[in-house]
Amino acid sequence: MGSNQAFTRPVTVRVLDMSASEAARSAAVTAKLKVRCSDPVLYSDPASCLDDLAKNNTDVLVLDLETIGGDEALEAFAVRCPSSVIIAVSAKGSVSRAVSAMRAGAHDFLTKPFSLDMLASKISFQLDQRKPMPIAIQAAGVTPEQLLQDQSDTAIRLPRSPAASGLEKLIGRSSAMTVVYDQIKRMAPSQAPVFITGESGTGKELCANALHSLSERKSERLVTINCAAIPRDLIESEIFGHVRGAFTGATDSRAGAAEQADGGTLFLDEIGEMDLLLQSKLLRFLQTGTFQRLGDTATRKVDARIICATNRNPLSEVAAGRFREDLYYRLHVLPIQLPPLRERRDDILTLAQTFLDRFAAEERRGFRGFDADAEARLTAYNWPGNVRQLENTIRQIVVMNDGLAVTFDMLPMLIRDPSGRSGTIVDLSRERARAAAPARAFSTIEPLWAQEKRIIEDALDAFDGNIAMAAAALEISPSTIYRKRQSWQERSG
Ligand SMILES: Nc1ncnc2c1ncn2[C@@H]1O[C@H](COP(=O)(O)OP(=O)(O)OP(=O)(O)O)[C@@H](O)[C@H]1O
Repeated sequence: MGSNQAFTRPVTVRVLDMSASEAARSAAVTAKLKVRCSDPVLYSDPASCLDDLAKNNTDVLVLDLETIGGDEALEAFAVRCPSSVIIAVSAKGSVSRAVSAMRAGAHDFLTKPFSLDMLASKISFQLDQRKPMPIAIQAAGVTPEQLLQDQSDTAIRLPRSPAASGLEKLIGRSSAMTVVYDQIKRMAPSQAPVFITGESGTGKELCANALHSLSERKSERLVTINCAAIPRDLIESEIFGHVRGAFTGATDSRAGAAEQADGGTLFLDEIGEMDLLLQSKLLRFLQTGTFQRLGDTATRKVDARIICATNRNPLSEVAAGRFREDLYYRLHVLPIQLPPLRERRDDILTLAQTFLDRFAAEERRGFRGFDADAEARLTAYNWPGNVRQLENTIRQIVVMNDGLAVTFDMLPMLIRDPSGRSGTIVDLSRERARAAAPARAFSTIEPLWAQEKRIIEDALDAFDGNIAMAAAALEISPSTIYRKRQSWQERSG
């Protein structure tokens, strides 16, 4: 659905440029837009433009960076018209200029001289993104009428059939998540890398999906590589592909994720797990856009937008020498930090209700909601495994019980017991007894790795193989489990 159907009244375009002829030229873009526009408003001085932005409705703002004194000054304009499309233009274009303008609040950037068609296409793309709130938010109790009221100042109305915006899978209206939605919308159209950080289960993959779905690359592929889940010696071939005979078992040539993502997006999940040698190959790829398949001499070039994610603190990883500093700065251009669920408790019941509705329908149970005690406990619990843990908990409750309301007694012991450890996976008394045992023959002592393996496998059994839940209960990261598993395989193989 095009933007022409999304607006009920003429679109207001404002152009700020100290050169009157340049301003008039940019303003002529209104003739090229598919939406109905009122007469564009032109400014040559920042003060009068700022004044108007604060008092009047603005749908599109085209700003010349030299006129406002640089990209840092842009923020003052962006905060006055938070729901407008802002296109920054400048005679001094560079990638870093574009990135810093977008960080300061612009949605896109153009280097002068630009064609009116290009400006029109950027504005139209952004107007098309001005879609209503995610469906999930509607499910959380906001009526279409309220939405219409809330958005009346931007004259946006619900499209007749709400198109998937990529954000609809992200649930939660807390202020912390609203900031994230806004960042996603602003960053999606850019070509610069996005670096997502956040604890396990906070929705980093959903966020990457939303960035791709809202970008111009959405008709091409989003290819995901989980660097923690793939054995180290296979990651390079998974990312860059290989030719026949490159290693034992390489019976055919194969394109890697980078090639498959040509024209689209390459999502490198758990990038903190990538080893240093491969990091340097990735850096070369980012610098040149070129790479070689494993075992190949031919150089290939692709155009893939990079999104990466980690649940580690990337700067600590750099300080510890586990992550290349130059790669970090190359990737950490547009950062998104996903808040843990315990820091946005307002979202817990909305998420829980959504999962309850979904699983009750799937499992054919009659659940409609939660009683007050269950709600209080769900809200107070710390959710170390974040949204994934909440989702799995609700599924477990739905499968194991039936009724109209979820009661306190139906909550798993781990959630009901504030100490969080009773009846859990690791039998501490057994571990202590083992430690206190009298001296024994060397060969009777179970090696540490075997003890770890047993404890981790116990935890995985307790959560039906769910790595995130097991990791949360063991208070380690899921990637530690992946790594340990890999080292056990290496021992046995
Ligand atoms: N805001 C949210 N709304 C709805 N579902 C969510 C949200 N955040 C996460 N989830 C759900 O929680 C689960 C975990 O999400 P996701 O895989 O995106 O997290 P992650 O941060 O990438 O985790 P990890 O670091 O372990 O890979 C998924 O099933 C996802 O659908």
